[in-house]
Amino acid sequence: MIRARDLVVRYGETTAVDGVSLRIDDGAYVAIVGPNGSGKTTLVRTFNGLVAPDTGTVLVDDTPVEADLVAARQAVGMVFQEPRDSFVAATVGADVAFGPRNLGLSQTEIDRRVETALAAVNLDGRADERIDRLSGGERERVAIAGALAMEPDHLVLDEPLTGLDEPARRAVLSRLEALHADGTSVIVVTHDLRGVLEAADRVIGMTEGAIAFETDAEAAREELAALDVYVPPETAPPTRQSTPE
Ligand SMILES: Nc1ncnc2c1ncn2[C@@H]1O[C@H](COP(=O)(O)OP(=O)(O)OP(=O)(O)O)[C@@H](O)[C@H]1O
Repeated sequence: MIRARDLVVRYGETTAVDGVSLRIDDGAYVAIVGPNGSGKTTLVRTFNGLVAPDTGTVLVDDTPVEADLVAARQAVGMVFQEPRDSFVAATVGADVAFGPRNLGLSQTEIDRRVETALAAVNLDGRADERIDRLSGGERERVAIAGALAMEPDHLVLDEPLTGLDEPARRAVLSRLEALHADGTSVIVVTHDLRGVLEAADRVIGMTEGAIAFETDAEAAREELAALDVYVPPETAPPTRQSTPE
């Protein structure tokens, strides 16, 4: 469980997060939405200590993040806005292995984790491929696999759908739904709510660093319109069977 209490984060004169308290239960699927600059990225980066709050605390499984950064980073996996910038190796397998290797795990355990993580994003057997030859959607899925190889309880994705074409977007969403179904909690920061509203069990709307609303996805439609966030028409959620991979 992730719990934030009275979080404030400032960058100089700018207050990016202004008194946020929230709770994200294990196994949740939460969408965080809001206008540009409303503090979404800053907020989620406090969940594993990438950003330290000026005041307030974040607890991951009842331990303050700053008290055990290593534990927080293992429990809360983070997939960044531009995965292209976060790859550390040339090939898929080497990149996904990087995190587990840094944990000092045995080669057998690293291999197991890489294999499991690639399978979870439908990239089985692609470990030797070069990342720069992959499509945008495949690269996003490698980034997700990299986070999964740390076996996190929570997976935070910051704008995972930006720049993806329709089949790639549906493939990523489908993978997230499968992970959620397997018990990982999924926290998605996104402007693109197509397919997300249908899947999320909770939507948190932010404006000016604060939580403007927190509701289930159905009630979120009205709130989102008031926030001037584009609300897609209701569609059937992507399914594992019908989604192109
Ligand atoms: N490293 C930084 N240094 C200074 N100001 C920052 C920094 N990061 C964010 N900010 C400012 O903090 C505020 C919140 O930014 P943040 O990126 O958290 O919002 P966001 O809702 O994720 O925005 P976007 O949707 O554009 O990514 C903005 O005013 C932003 O300009």
